[in-house]
Amino acid sequence: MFLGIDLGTSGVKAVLVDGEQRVVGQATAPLTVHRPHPLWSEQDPADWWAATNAAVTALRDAHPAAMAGVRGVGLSGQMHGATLLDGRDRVLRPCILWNDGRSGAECAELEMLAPDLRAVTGNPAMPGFTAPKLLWVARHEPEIFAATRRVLLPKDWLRLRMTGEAVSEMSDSAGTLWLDVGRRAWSGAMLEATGLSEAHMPALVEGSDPGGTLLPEVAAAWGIAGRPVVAGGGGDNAAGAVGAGVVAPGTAFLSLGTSGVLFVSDDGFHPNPAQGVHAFCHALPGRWHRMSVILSAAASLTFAAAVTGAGGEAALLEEVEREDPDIGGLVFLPYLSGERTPHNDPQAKGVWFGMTHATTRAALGRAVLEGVAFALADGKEALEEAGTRFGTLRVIGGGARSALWGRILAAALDAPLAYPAAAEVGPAFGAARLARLAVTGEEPEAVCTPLPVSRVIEPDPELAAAMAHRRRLYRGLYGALKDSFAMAGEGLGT
Ligand SMILES: Nc1ncnc2c1ncn2[C@@H]1O[C@H](COP(=O)(O)OP(=O)(O)O)[C@@H](O)[C@H]1O
Ligand SMILES: O=C(CO)[C@@H](O)[C@H](O)COP(=O)(O)O
Repeated sequence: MFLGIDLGTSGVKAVLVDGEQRVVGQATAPLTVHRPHPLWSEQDPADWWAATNAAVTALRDAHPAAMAGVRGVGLSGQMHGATLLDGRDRVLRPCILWNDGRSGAECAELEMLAPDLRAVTGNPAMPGFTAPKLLWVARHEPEIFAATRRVLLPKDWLRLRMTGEAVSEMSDSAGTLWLDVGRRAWSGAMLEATGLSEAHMPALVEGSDPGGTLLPEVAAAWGIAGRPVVAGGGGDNAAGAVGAGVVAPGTAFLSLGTSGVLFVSDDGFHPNPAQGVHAFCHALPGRWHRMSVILSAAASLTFAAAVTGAGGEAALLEEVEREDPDIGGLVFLPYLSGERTPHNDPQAKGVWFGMTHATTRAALGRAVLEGVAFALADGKEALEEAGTRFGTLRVIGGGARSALWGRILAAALDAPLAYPAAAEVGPAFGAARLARLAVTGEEPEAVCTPLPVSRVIEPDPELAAAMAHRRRLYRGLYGALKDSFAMAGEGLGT
């Protein structure tokens, strides 16, 4: 039996997987994001630990015998977050998350301080990544920077709580801008550019290697009989890929979580940082991947459901489907947390454009579904311009629950969407697979097979034609509003 834990942005998911790769049980516990200032996005690591315990003990209570037999634990998590610890491993400030946009100025500075940044890390400096956050802390909270002895990614902080070991793995570490991504080792030059050294970094393992052993008191609290191995695991996208069986070169998935990701596996390190395409290590040895990332995918749906008083995401989706509104020239820009691919602009803002007296809540909701699809289509173009090709996309994440959204996405992306049977447990399931590999030493290809597909949505050319006018409007709006976005930021003192 293997336990996978995914520290998502909206909640912690825990899943128990048996030796036949069947999901025996799953549980989730919610998390909230704190935004105390414009552009800021933070969570308290203590809340991660409470949510992890809530999800795992719920699984323990529902499946005590299976839990007792857990042989390996795998970790997956939201990427890029900066968790700062002092010399006694105490948390110094709330974690600065992947969708925090405060470090725009520090990104420009970092590109100057480290001219080889793009060649070494395979990526441009973006505010979501970890290194510019540390420069921001050095400039704005110097006493916290001076006290910092260790920097951990979110899931690696959970590992420290679970094993007492400071360990990370390649896929998540690739998103720090401190890793030499081609060599799969820390870059002394990149660390130095942010005033850090390798002493601040955890030890590195591959995602499918052992990365520690569960502490006896944690195993006891979780109802686990032995002391299972904790695998390296992966950033949530790489772990999601392992879960969905996206490991062979050219295979791809679409993740509809808080963020939205198009992820394509690669057998080599092929960086092309133009237009915000990310090139990172995969969670399996000797593999890499490219991805485009938008910062507010299902987060835009959550936002729209809340501000329109729809009564939740499912209720809004049902209303859009029932009313099937003709939305004319109504367009939504999903830049609620700024944007990465292709604009790399933390100052970009969310916009509903083209409202009239005829605009209804269902129309606003429909525009959100389309706007997120258009943003992902921009990401697909950026990937294609970087030379990345893919066919069918497997779909994972909370947004995979909506077939209506799937039809819109397939049309906008002009790609078939295949829904794995266990789409919603993607990264947690992948983490459980990595735990299995760490325990058994099996070949990754034997374990990381594609899950059975429950349905395929083909692109509908009529729907694409019906959206073509709004897609053109969408493409023009960012350029037209770019300067105004920056001015709006100045007005907010950011
Ligand atoms: N019925 C639904 N249909 C589509 N999306 C949904 C539905 N219910 C919730 N969601 C979306 O699922 C998202 C959470 O997905 P998840 O993959 O768990 O995200 P994360 O890993 O970022 O925590 C929420 O942002 C929410 O908008
Ligand atoms: O920043 C990225 C990838 O670069 C995000 O994909 C985060 O890893 C958060 O993922 P979700 O919570 O949306 O799954």
